[in-house]
Amino acid sequence: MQGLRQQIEEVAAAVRQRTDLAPRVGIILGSGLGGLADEIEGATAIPYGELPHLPQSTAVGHAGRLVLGELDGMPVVAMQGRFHLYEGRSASQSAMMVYVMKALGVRTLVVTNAAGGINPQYRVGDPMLLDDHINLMFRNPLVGVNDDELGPRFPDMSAPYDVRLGEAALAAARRENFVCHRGVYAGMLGPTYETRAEYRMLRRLGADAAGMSTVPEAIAAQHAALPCVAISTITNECSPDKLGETSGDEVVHAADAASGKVRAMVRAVLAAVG
Ligand SMILES: O=P(O)(O)O[C@H]1O[C@H](CO)[C@@H](O)[C@H]1O
Ligand SMILES: Nc1nc2[nH]cnc2c(=O)[nH]1
Repeated sequence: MQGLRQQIEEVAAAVRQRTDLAPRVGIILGSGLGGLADEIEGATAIPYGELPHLPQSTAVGHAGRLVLGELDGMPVVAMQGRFHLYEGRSASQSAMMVYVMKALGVRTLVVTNAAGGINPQYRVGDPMLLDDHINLMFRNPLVGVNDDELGPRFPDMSAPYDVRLGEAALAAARRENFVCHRGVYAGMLGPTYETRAEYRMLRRLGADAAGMSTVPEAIAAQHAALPCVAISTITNECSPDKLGETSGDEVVHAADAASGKVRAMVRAVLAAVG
């Protein structure tokens, strides 16, 4: 067995020692969105430090626990905190949990994040369903020897986000009467936010929002043939001509304040998974 697959199996085995639950949906909770895990019933929470091969989560607003239980009757596993490249993780490390979730039984992945709104129509607190992304991290979790058991050497990326499940998330926004955009996410290495010139460049490249996560996870999901839905919360407006200062605390606060909308969309995806 190759190194990565062995690590995946060892993490999954350690999780199975703590709970019998076989999750069907995996949820990655972004900055300020960890509260969704508190709604999981019959929860088993495992700090990442108690699992092999996992580093501590050091990012602001990321608790660093795996939470398994039921959400609206659906068995789920939620990552309350993720691993970002700017924390010093490799792209492969930042995506490994996607394969662990699949090994545990997950068949659908829901990814959430906090992002800066580059599209001038976007306002703080608006959710954005990812239609597509641009990988500007210049890192890819699949670099290295490919394990054909995990997925193909050259994964197709023509449609990384599941359209049917995305429609279900958008329908929740319509039902509950809040604005939800669909747009293109630019994945940046971070940890600096962008300069005015960089936000202007990103807009010209076709990005609607910018963040420092999600892309490695979505690539791994595509590699592993896991249907994936991703939802951003716009936490700061990035118009180059009237750019204000941004901080990590402000991002977490804005995502937390708007988290009810993302929770409604995630629940709609769970209902659509069936
Ligand atoms: O993408 P998530 O983890 O939600 O966090 C976003 O917020 C942090 C910056 O404030 C960065 O980590 C960025 O990626
Ligand atoms: N790169 C990036 N990440 C973010 N996360 C939250 N806001 C932002 C932003 O403006 N840029």
